Amino acid sequence: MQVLMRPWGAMHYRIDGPEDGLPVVFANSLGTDLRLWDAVLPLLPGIRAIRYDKRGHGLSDSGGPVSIADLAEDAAALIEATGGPAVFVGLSIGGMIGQALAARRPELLRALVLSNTAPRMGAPEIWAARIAAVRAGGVASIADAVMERWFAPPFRTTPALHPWRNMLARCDAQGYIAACEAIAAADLTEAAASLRLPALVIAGDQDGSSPPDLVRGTADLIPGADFHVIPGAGHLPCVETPAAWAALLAPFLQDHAR
Ligand SMILES: O=C(O)CC1=CCC(=O)O1
Repeated sequence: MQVLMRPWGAMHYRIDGPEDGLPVVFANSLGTDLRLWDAVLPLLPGIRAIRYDKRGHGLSDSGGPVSIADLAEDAAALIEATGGPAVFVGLSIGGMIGQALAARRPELLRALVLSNTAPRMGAPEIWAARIAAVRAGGVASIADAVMERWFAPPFRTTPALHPWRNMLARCDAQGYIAACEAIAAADLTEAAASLRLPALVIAGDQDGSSPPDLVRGTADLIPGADFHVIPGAGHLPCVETPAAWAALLAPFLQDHAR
C-alpha cells in the first residue's frame, strides 16, 4: 500500500510487477477502486502495474468538488512520482482522465488505452437525477440500476456480482457525487481530437453506460486508433471478460510501448 500526498489529501496507489517492467498506469471507473484490475493483471505478466484510487474512491481521501482536469493532474503527479513515461489505461471516467492527461501532458505517456469511455458520457440531466438519488438515499440506493449497466445478464445471475455491488454501495457518497459532477461537466471532444499517440479503444457490446457506437466515435476522433468490441461484455470487461480484454491489451503493450 503506497500513498502520494496531494494538495487535497492522500492518494492511495499500489505497484505490482518487476521494477524494470513497462510502466502501465490503470485508472478505474466511477464507484470502483483499484481492485477493478485484479483479474487482468495476472494475464499481463512483465508489466509494472501502477493502480490508484482517485479522489473520493477506495482508500484515497475525499477531495471535495473536482473536475476531469484536476483528476488528470493527480494522474500526472502519480506518473511523475513513480517514473514515467507510462502507458495509461483508463476505463470510463478513467478513460476521460486519460484523454485529458494525454492532451495536456503528452510527454508523460507512451500510449493510451481507452476502455468503455467517450469524450462526453451521459446528458447533464441524467447525472443530475443520479446525484439527487444518491443525496436522498446513498449510493446503495442506485446500486441495482448501476449493475444493469456494468454487467451483461449472465454475469448478473452469478455470485461474482455481489462483491462488485458491495464495492459500489460502500463508495463514499460525497466522493461519488463529486465524480458524477466532473463527468457531467466534461466535454473532451477537442482533447481527444488533438491526440497523436498510439491508442487502443475497447467497447463491450452489452455496455449500458457507454454503448459500442459511442466508444467507436471516440476511436474515430484519434488518428490511427485501433478499435475493438468485446462480445458479451458490459461496462467493465476487465471484470466480466478478463481474458478477452487482456488479449487485446497484451499485443498492444508489446507493439507500442517501447
Ligand atoms: O455508473 C455507470 O453508469 C458507469 C460509469 C459511468 C462513468 C463511469 O466511470 O462509470
